[in-house]
Amino acid sequence: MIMTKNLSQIKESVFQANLDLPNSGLVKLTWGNVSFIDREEQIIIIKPSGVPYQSMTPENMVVTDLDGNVVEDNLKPSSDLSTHVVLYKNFPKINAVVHTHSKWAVNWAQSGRDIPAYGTTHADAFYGDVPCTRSLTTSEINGDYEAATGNVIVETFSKRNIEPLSIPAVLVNGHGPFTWGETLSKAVENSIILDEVAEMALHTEALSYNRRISQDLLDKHYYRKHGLNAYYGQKGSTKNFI
Ligand SMILES: O=C(CO)[C@@H](O)[C@@H](O)COP(=O)(O)O
Repeated sequence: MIMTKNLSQIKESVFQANLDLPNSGLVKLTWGNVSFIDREEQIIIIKPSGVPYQSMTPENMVVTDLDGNVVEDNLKPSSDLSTHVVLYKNFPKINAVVHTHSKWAVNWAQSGRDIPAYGTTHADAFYGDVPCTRSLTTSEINGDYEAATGNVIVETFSKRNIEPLSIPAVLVNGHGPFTWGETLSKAVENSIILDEVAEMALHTEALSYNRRISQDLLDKHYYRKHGLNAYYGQKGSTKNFI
């Protein structure tokens, strides 16, 4: 039995965060999932696989250990669980992960391109271009595919020396976006912003070339929102992260 006192509260929050995806227009059908990690209690709570948002309940949220083993007799966890697990293991400051197939971000992922930082809307949330990973190899696709998806994200951030909270979003080549955050609401918000800036960037390129924001303007806008005085969640205990 799981000991955490506020498990039902966490399940409710994960449920609500999942509902935010179709309600924000980011997810059609069942094309997405949100998870949360309770690092104190060493559990992950994630949307069940294939369950329609309309009929889903808070009790349906699936609880696993930190390796993704289901610890409550429940529905099957999201098929993307192993990707979430890899991200939690390698990005220790994040507490929530979101995956969608939101249309504008997928346009870039399918093109295999980073989303360039073209303006201050982008810079308010992402300190630089949103990276697109390399394609997975045949053996990665035919092996532990979901873990390989997580690994290629980690590889991308490591090779490019990106701190995961400075650009809390990625495009998986040929697939779609993942975002994350210190809190559930931040992770969902980052998915909403990502799709908006993906659409803006596409239209920017249709109108003109080479419009990347200056380093000065990137710094100004990013640090206005993420500097010492910016509110970025209260740290200390799990309840502050949900
Ligand atoms: O990536 C995909 C499909 O390409 C999945 O995220 C999507 O089908 C949702 O799967 P789950 O219902 O969470 O197992």
